[in-house]
Amino acid sequence: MKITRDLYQGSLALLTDFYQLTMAYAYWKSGKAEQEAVFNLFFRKNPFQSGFTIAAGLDYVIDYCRNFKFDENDLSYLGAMEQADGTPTFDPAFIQYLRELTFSCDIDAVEEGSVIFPNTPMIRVKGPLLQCQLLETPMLNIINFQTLVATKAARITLEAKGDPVLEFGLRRAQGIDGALAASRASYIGGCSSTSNVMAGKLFGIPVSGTHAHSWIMAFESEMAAFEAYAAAFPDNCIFLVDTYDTIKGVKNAIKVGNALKANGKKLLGVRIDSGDLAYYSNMARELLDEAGFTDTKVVASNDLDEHILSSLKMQEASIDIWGIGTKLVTAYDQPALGAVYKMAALKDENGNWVPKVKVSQQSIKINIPGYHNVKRFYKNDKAISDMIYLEDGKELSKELTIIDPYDPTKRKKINPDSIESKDLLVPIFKNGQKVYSRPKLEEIRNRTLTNLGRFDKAHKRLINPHIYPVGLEESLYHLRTDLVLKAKNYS
Ligand SMILES: Nc1ncnc2c1ncn2[C@@H]1O[C@H](COP(=O)(O)OP(=O)(O)OP(=O)(O)O)[C@@H](O)[C@H]1O
Ligand SMILES: O=P(O)(O)OC[C@H]1O[C@H](OP(=O)(O)OP(=O)(O)O)[C@H](O)[C@@H]1O
Ligand SMILES: O=C(O)c1cccnc1
Repeated sequence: MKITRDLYQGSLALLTDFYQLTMAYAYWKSGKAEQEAVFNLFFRKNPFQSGFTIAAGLDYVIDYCRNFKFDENDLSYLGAMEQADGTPTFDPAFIQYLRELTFSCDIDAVEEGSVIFPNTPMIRVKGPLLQCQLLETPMLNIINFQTLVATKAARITLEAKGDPVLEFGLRRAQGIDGALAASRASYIGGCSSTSNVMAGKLFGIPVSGTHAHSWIMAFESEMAAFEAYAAAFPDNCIFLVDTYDTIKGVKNAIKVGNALKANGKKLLGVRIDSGDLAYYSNMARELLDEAGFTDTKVVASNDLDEHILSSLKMQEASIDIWGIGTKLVTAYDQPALGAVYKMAALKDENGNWVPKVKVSQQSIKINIPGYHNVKRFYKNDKAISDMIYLEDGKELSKELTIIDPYDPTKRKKINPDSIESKDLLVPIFKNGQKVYSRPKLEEIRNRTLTNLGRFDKAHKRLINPHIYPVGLEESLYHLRTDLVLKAKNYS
């Protein structure tokens, strides 16, 4: 698809924090550039006080890795960088090393549209330390935002209970790529369409829309505006009825609807964009039904989010279609997911993996060490628990104990042979070669819907969702505890 490439001509290798390059240089200088490492990308808390998160952005990461190359332009920029004393920041031999660098990592990742939870690896990167390091910033940039917006969209579409949700965010989104990525992630999260035509073209998302107040204001009267629109788009009439007076607007729409009917056409809908949406949607429904327009839909917009949508459903508002922009694409109530990328293991000179932990004053910030994967267990077709475990070639015990990483008294015993389970990380790159065949966006969107369907509704409610259990397999729990104690000089 090469979307990032199409948008930003040339290499994206410099789309990174400067410290990644200074570390890369210092790794190279100290002979550690090629030392094998494992890093994991994960987040620590579900966003929006949600009970779940929806993975998104992997497709962009694949593009990034496939195009991972410093081009001559990048290299001359880096080569010309100087330190305070006027000496070159980077040795020309290092610039040559970057010139010859080819991506050679193994990447395993959770597929887009998967339901995921805090602390579990979303992306696992294994490869030369220097390359693993350089991937940190761009991968976080991509995954943090798209995952956030896909989760917001999933929360909104769950509350819409099957009603179409039209994404209207372009004008309020964070810049050009923010808008495009948000449209893509919104579709993954369950939106039905986007108003962003370029997102439609690039990603194949259905494009839809109504018209603005300016259309009405451009005519002598609202009636004249509706009639002119009907003449231009007899098969796509959704009239915005609140420019002057919503009730009169609905009545005018009905009049033009009757003319459409007489020509064998249909009034598809009316849109209400202000005022009490419960009151006006119910009034509109009544008027439309009385006039025989029982199929005509009521579309609502105006600073909606999952909470207002849920409230409007509770108020029995007669809204069939929801237009949502600002609060969706800007992830309004939580503008960052906070996903991080941490080293989990490093190979020593004898070829043995050495697990690594980062110890912090805050226990939530202590990472999970070792080369690990995450397994999801299902009972009666519902997901019951996720287990992070060491993928060290050893067979898993028949009597697994899963331990909560922050409260070891919370445990679950599982016999993996007696219930359905699935590893969430799937191979994406092997030795730098892509081994994953990318699903179509439609397939990813369906995955979100089916994945969410396999979780109890207690995890999906807006208020105080039930916490889904995610724990460490016993031996990984002990490894982590021992490493933390050692790092704190207790053993
Ligand atoms: N019945 C309702 N219950 C809950 N929230 C509602 C209801 N109707 C509208 N809202 C929401 O209330 C917020 C503000 O609505 P308000 O009626 O003040 O907007 P408005 O008519 O556009 O007013 P203005 O733009 O002049 O401030 C919007 O986010 C809207 O979606
Ligand atoms: O409210 P959102 O969820 O962001 O949805 C998109 C908004 O964009 C349009 O408004 P417009 O830019 O015309 O401004 P106005 O309707 O607020 O005046 C539209 O009428 C929606 O209200
Ligand atoms: O098509 C619409 O109705 C639309 C598009 C963008 C923003 N607000 C509304």
